[in-house]
Amino acid sequence: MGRQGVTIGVLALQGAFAEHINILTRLKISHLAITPLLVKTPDDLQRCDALIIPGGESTTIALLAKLAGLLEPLKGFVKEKPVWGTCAGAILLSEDVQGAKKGGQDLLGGINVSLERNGWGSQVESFEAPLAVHGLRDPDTPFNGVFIRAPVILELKTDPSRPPIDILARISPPLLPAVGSGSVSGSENGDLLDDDRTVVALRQGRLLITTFHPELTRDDRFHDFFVRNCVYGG
Ligand SMILES: NC(=O)CC[C@H](N)C(=O)O
Repeated sequence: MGRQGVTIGVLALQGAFAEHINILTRLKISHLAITPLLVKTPDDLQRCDALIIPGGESTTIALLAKLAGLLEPLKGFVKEKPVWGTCAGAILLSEDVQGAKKGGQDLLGGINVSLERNGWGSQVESFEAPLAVHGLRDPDTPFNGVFIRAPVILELKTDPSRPPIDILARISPPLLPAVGSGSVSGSENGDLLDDDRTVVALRQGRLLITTFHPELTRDDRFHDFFVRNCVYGG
């Protein structure tokens, strides 16, 4: 990575990788040349300064990564370089997943959260919500969050050996689903402003997760945020 140029890979095994490439291709950050790269092999990954893991199906992405010999290189990459996971990508970057399929699922880890897959419900319960996002360009304009079988962040965990977690966006409490059995239902959510389950975007050092899909909008502000803050450190 030079001061003038950066190669940003998009893991291209399954899911919405083309949409991320499209936004990266038209992203303009003054004096910075951004080279987007589709990542399908360990050699591709080696050429990257940073990586985006798209939405899709986390179990399928992990399985294909294993078959491509990418699982271990990806785990190493996450420990050293900037990585952003959207939706399924966020699941892969988390340390713990509830509702994983029997026998568990392979994760890359890196972000100290526990989350629940499909915590907002099924495909037909997909929704969009305007989000106030801390740190984006043009902060008074809400970001349209597109949630498709999205995970719910259940708990942020503190780990003194890791960078602190910076919460970038929360969803309005009335939208919170009832997560798991016996948990709080939508109508009781009025007091949950500080509930970890309202968090839908966060940064931990060089790592970023969004439980929704910025790549499915025409808004490039999250890609801009990732490059400026996680890749170039602010
Ligand atoms: N839109 C998405 O990326 C959905 C994620 C999917 N529910 C998973 O578990 O991987």
